[in-house]
Amino acid sequence: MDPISIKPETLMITALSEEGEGIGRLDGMAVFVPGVLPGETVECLLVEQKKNYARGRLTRVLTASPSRVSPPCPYFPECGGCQLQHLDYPGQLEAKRVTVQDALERIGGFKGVDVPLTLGMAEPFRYRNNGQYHIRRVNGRVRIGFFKAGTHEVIDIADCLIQPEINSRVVAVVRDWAESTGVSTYNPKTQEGILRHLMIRHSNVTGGLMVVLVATSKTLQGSDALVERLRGEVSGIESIVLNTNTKPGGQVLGPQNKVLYGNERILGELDGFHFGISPLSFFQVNTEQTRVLYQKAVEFAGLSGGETVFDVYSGIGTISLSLSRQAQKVYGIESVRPAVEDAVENAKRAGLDHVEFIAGRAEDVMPRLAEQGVRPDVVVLDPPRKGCEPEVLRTLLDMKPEKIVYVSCKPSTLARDLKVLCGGGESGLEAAAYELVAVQPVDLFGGTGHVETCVLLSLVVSPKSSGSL
Ligand SMILES: C[S@@+](CC[C@H](N)C(=O)[O-])C[C@H]1O[C@@H](n2cnc3c(N)ncnc32)[C@H](O)[C@@H]1O
Repeated sequence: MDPISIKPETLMITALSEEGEGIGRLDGMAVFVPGVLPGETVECLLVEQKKNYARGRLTRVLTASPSRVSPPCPYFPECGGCQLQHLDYPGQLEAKRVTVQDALERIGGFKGVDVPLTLGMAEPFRYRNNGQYHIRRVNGRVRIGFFKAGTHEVIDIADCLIQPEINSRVVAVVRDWAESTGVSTYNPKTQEGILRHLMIRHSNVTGGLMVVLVATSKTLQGSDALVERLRGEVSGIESIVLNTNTKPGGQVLGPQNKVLYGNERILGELDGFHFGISPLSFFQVNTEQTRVLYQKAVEFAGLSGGETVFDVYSGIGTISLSLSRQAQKVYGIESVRPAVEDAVENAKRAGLDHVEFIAGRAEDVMPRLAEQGVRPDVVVLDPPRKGCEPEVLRTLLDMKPEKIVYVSCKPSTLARDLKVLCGGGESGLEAAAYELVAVQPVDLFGGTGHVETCVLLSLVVSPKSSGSL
């Protein structure tokens, strides 16, 4: 973006946004600046001015944070994948803690909430079990990589430090094959071209790889040769799939898979359970830290064996199965039908018959269950970034489970939803039903601004004293 100011502005950076940008203030107005850190004084040029906020581009760091480091990744900050490679790891964990605390205080109205330090990983590199790369031909050369920050321009990436090293081998083979065959690559503007994305997933059970080529076509000319090359040049390939995505827009995967080699699924393990992972399955990208996150969720749920539990937004049933060890009955609720089919299969593989999965949108399924008189003792929520639909929160306030465990990947929507559940605002819903008991941020995305948070809410209005029951 071109600057809209000529004179650099001096800013004191006081916080990080949940997208990992620094926040400073200019005459009271928030200015978001990438590549800067809390505690720093910087100079920046304004590049965008809105009614309530502005964006700046760093021109000079005047006073550097003691936590600033030389970024280990050569693509930083050009690549938009990571936002915090210039911050040491203890600094990242503290910054994420502050982001959660700030959202809970500012948006949720939880003044003075005690948020402990983010639980971090032993080594914040090479942790991803799922890499999704964009493919574009630019000036005749094929680029496979990630978007340049703030754009849809693809940067060719030889090796990404948060992906397993072997991914670079797969990327090199696919790039070389695409160059030599001359296969066209997808142009989002004209919606023409064939090859769109490359996805690489890893099994933590076998150590094997699934390679998914995403194209606009149902067949890929020359794919036999690519399969042969991948199998010959990369060790551990268990599955190669062609996924067809004809829809315009940013969604990586389409609905249709064609297996080119091996199985359509690889195996993942969490908490002693095995999960079949297909190209379309949601599976947290950082397996080791997912263990930490789910352990926290199970600990917060505090089950004793006799409870009915809802796992809302259940994906392929990962949290449901962990909860099932200490519950009488678990209902998983998930809108993506293939994920539900996988979840059913996963429960069957584990020999569990007290776990039931229901396909449908939580905002439709939960009121239906309430009407049928099903009342959970504990509800675990793990929604996508946009948080819960109001109907889900309304139904929870009606059902009044003793505990709600909220697992969130976006602090601002978490804080918004907790405010409704704890009755702190103008929601128009029932007054204070829940209180915030515990919060724990967990880092699943080192080097980036993202953070997961696990929260425990406890019912303060007893179900018997409520007029609605
Ligand atoms: C953050 S993922 C969590 C998945 C699972 N709990 C896990 O940890 O693997 C959110 C899940 O919510 C599902 N989802 C999105 N909108 C939904 C809705 N309205 N009702 C039910 N599920 C939904 C997505 O398909 C996705 O599987």
